Amino acid sequence: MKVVIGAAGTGGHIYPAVAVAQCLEDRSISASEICFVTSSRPVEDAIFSQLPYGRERLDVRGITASSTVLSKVRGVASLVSASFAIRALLKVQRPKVAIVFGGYISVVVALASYSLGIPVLVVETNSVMGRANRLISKLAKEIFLSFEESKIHRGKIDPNGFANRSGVPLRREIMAVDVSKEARRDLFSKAGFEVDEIDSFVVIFGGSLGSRRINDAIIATLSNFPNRFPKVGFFVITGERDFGEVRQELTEVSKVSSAQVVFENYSDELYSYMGNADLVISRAGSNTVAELDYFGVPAILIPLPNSPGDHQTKNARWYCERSEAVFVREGDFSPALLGDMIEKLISSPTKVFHQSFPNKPSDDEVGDAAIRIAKRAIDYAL
Ligand SMILES: CC(=O)N[C@H]1[C@@H](OP(=O)(O)OP(=O)(O)OC[C@H]2O[C@@H](n3ccc(=O)[nH]c3=O)[C@H](O)[C@@H]2O)O[C@H](CO)[C@@H](O)[C@@H]1O
Repeated sequence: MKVVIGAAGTGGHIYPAVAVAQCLEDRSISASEICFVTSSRPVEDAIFSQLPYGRERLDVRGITASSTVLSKVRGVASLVSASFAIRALLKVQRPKVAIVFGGYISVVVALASYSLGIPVLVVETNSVMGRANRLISKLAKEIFLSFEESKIHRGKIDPNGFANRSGVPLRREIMAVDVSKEARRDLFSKAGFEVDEIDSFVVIFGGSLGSRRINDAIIATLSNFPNRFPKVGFFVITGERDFGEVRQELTEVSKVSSAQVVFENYSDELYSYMGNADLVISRAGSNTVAELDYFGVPAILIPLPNSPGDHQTKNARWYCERSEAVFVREGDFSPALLGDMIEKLISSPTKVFHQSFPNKPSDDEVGDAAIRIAKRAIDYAL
């Protein structure tokens, strides 16, 4: 093992780490020399089933301010036991560098690495640094931030930070999405749409875990206004957790609505759908906004209320300031408002078609974030 990567829990932590791992692979580190340390959530299994890297699963429980005393004690005990397990592994494997992307697993990986003298690089993709990364940053050799707004830590920050638009590392497959008319047609047709009857595609998802509130909002909007969107295709990614509960409602909606409604629990190819959408409705996780920014897709963003430091609202503002996107607080939401917003954005005369988006960053600008981090990691690893 040459590089150990701590990234777990949600796609939001794992996908930017994958982007960096891909750049390591392009620069003389093989996939088998890269090991991810993760937890064991179903979304992680779904993501890693497609990836060539080594993976160690740790059983770590989260601790939140609202946890009971007993679950806090259990959480701390699981962190301590995971730290010993990962330290034992790293002692044998002796990676040359550790890269962590936030969350509890990152704390465990960073502490174990630091105690063995392995240099630790910290990557923060959100506009507000998370608690775990704030803690680890004290041990870090270098910290890579993604948004200028998060420049609150002094000293170890990558001096070339913010070289690109968001600085969130994006996977190479995102930059390879085909947005030609034919590709868009094939893509949505494969998803199950009768594409000849559709003028606009709306893609809806609630981050990598899904969002019940967003699922409910779209169900309510389409059932309250069944005839409003006759030429629109709605592609709803429900998230694994809520799929069982909402599939029945979505099936009913698809029968009564003049719109075409297709749904799935998770999509490995979501980035292709985002790139080819006329409108995206989603939460405002950092990767989601960076991907939207890359494609320049209009969006209705509904930030997760109470995200740490309210980072989702800040992520959403960042995107809204440079694009044709709006954000709505979850509490202000109603089916009528959502219906109006969808109608306005899909009928906008400047309805994007990607390349025509005036602020779209170049591939070099976007690719730069992952490359920058990988290059620094290689300086330590070789
Ligand atoms: C509830 C929660 O903890 N949210 C956090 C989590 O969000 P979350 O894990 O939802 O992360 P993001 O919104 O940043 O990214 C979601 C990623 O998953 C991909 N995707 C999603 C659904 C799907 O079916 N297929 C798929 O590939 C998207 O293309 C994107 O790459 O991490 C982000 C990055 O730290 C934070 O900003 C969020 O606040």
